[in-house]
Amino acid sequence: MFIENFKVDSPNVKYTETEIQSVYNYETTELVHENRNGTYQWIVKPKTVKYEFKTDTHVPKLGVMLVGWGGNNGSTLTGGVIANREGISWATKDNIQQANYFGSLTQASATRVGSFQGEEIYAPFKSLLPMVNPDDIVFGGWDISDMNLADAMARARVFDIDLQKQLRPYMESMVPLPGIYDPDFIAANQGDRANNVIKGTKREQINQIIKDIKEFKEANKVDRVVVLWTANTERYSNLVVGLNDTMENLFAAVDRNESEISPSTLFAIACVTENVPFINGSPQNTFVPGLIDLAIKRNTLIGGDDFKSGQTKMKSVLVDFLVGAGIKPTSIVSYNHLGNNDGMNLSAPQTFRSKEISKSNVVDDMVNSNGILYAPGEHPDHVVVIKYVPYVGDSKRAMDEYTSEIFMGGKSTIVLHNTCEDSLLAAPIILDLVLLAELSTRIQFKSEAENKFHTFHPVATILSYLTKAPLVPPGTPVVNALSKQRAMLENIMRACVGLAPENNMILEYK
Ligand SMILES: NC(=O)c1ccc[n+]([C@@H]2O[C@H](COP(=O)([O-])OP(=O)(O)OC[C@H]3O[C@@H](n4cnc5c(N)ncnc54)[C@H](O)[C@@H]3O)[C@@H](O)[C@H]2O)c1
Ligand SMILES: O=P([O-])([O-])O[C@@H]1[C@@H](O)[C@H](O)[C@@H](O)[C@H](O)[C@@H]1O
Repeated sequence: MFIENFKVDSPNVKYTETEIQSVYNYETTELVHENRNGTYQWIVKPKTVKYEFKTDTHVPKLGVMLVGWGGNNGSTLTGGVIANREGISWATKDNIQQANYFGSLTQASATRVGSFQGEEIYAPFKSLLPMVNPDDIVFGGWDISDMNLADAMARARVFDIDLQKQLRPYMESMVPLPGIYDPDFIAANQGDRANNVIKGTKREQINQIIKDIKEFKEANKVDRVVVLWTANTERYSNLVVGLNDTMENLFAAVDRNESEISPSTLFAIACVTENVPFINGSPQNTFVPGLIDLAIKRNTLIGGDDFKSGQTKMKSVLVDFLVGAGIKPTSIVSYNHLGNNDGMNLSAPQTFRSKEISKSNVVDDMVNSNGILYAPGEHPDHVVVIKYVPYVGDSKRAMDEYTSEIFMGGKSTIVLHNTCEDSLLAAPIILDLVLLAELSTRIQFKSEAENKFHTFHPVATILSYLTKAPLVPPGTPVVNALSKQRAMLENIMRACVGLAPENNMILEYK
């Protein structure tokens, strides 16, 4: 059964006018490697740590500023939210289609809240904690192309024509602010669209972005702004001691107008300086060590990298299933072709390399989790291929082949074919990223060993379900298995309302 909402009745949860306060007993383990009776043993010690959470229940009016607003993803998300907000329906060759938020974890997925008279009871994921209603978001942003959002939507060729016609009046007045264009960081084939750029030194460009954010916030009377990069994939920045290894060195490099500072890092500096959350939806290493240093010192949320939307999302499920079942993937080949501007930008070796890295590292945690299947350092063969085929546009064609070793020397080969508009997969992911980033800034917590409440670490691991290459605080584990990432997010939100983690035991019926 599905219910629309619920309230928790527990001595561990208190609903005030402004907060939800919860006390949560975190059940975990502590491992020690001890010499017992002359031999070393791993000893696992269960332990309980008491945490307190408090969530500010005042949902702000949210402004979302997209870098790359006029791109396929930016125009598709903007149009999709307008269509939902206005209740737009449109004729397709098959039916009259209603707007929806399918593909969004926060808007279209559910959470189990228990069972009632032998029936499992579920509620909307978004009912766990107060979140911004996406229909209320004010969109803005930047693009190196000055095309208005209605024409950008047409250029993207993602939405049905009847939908585009209905959206045009809402979007034609939306014009991106000039972006920061540096041809050294993206494919040369992007030069033709770069007619809307901020001139000046890198410091002047940062100052302009800060000014843009302030003016957007004032003009739209929004309480909070979240900035998200959905612009082109850049090449990796070289990590250089003395240039981008610390906050101080990064600032000094900006003032020297150093060429090795990418546009995405400049946007991130501007946002973190202004205490505005910044999320990187592309695979490049925007978050150089100096930027992470800045975000920690400013206690400003940063998250990324690279939306996990399709082929890689499937990979983080399939490999998790195989390895979890004791089956040994030995060869993974991921090929896809697409014909959108992202595909054209990725046709350059240096930008493709950024994507190849983020699409390849996604199995590391699962492989490293099973020492029965894999010897130390052993990995499956793993190849990523992306080709640009203009004719197919945004309709990405992904073909995967997974070969695994099974019982008694057997081989199993799984082949997948997946066709979809890439932007229809990514747009809901972008929505979830900005909504969850905003929500997480309203949560404070402390353990029994701490004296005062604090926010999550500025490097927002909580967003990892939505990214191919989760950015994590230095020295902490990277988890890519999709089920673990979703469970982590859901269980943290459950803890904020005093609910135990969903353990799927259903002992009541055993
Ligand atoms: N399924 C997906 O679509 C998906 C999944 C994961 C990651 N991504 C990443 O999302 C990003 C956007 O994808 P897309 O399909 O919308 O691409 P797109 O090329 O259609 O859009 C990118 C936009 O960014 C603009 N731009 C480029 N550099 C800029 C800059 N420095 N400042 C401001 N604007 C700039 C371009 O003019 C373009 O309009 C890409 O990096 C892509 O790799 C997409
Ligand atoms: O999310 P996913 O399907 O694994 O990966 C996608 C790639 O297959 C595609 O070629 C690229 O253009 C998109 O930006 C996205 O990164």
